[in-house]
Amino acid sequence: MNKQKIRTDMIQLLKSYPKKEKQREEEKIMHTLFKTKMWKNAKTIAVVMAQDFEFDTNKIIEKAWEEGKTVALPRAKAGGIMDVVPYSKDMQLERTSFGILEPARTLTALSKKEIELIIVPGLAFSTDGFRVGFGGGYYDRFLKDYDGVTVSLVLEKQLIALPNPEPFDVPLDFLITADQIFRFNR
Ligand SMILES: Nc1nc2c(c(=O)[nH]1)N(C=O)[C@@H](CNc1ccc(C(=O)N[C@@H](CCC(=O)O)C(=O)O)cc1)CN2
Ligand SMILES: Nc1ncnc2c1ncn2[C@@H]1O[C@H](COP(=O)(O)OP(=O)(O)OP(=O)(O)O)[C@@H](O)[C@H]1O
Repeated sequence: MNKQKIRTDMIQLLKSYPKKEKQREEEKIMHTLFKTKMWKNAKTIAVVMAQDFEFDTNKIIEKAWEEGKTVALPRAKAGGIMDVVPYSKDMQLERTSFGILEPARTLTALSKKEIELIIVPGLAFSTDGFRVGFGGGYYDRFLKDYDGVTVSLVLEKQLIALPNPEPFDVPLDFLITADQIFRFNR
């Protein structure tokens, strides 16, 4: 299956995922995440504000704040480039034309070096740590020279066989599903 077909099929599938089942898996995955060293050690984490059908990150953000971590959200820019901006409780986010909530353009971004853990979004994932996202190439570009840890939170149905990775695809360090953690040693 080509990537475009994977994207449209997976968006469909996620939109029809039973809410209860999605929440049940998300709870288990978050429970696992919060027990990991990567989570405990990270003082600054990057995560997205999810669209309805994506992994609901609200509890992750709340938990990070509770634990005194800095939460950073991506801001997509022209040319498939993004940066990440610290996000605090009282901050007003802006909805992009793509429908995602992002920090305002006027705010100052963090340096990549300051982010210790990135929770990487995606539509489909493979058991060797590759992913397919919305096709903007934002994360591939961002992760190319990123030295911290990356993890994706994956619902059972999102774990599928993917076409061979392309040269620009950056694999993840970890995947967490409702019943296991995949660690990729590279
Ligand atoms: N919640 C969430 N936020 C996220 C991401 C994500 O996957 N989920 N991203 C993950 O990367 C970045 C934004 N990704 C985007 C990907 C595509 C387009 C976009 O405009 N797509 C066009 C078609 C582009 C094309 O065909 O090349 C469109 O659909 O209209 C926008 C943002 C950062 N924020
Ligand atoms: N490091 C890079 N340098 C230049 N172009 C890149 C790079 N990484 C990705 N691209 C371009 O971005 C496009 C989208 O990449 P890809 O299909 O892997 O996106 P994706 O991982 O699904 O999306 P996202 O990262 O936004 O979730 C590709 O056509 C590719 O040419």
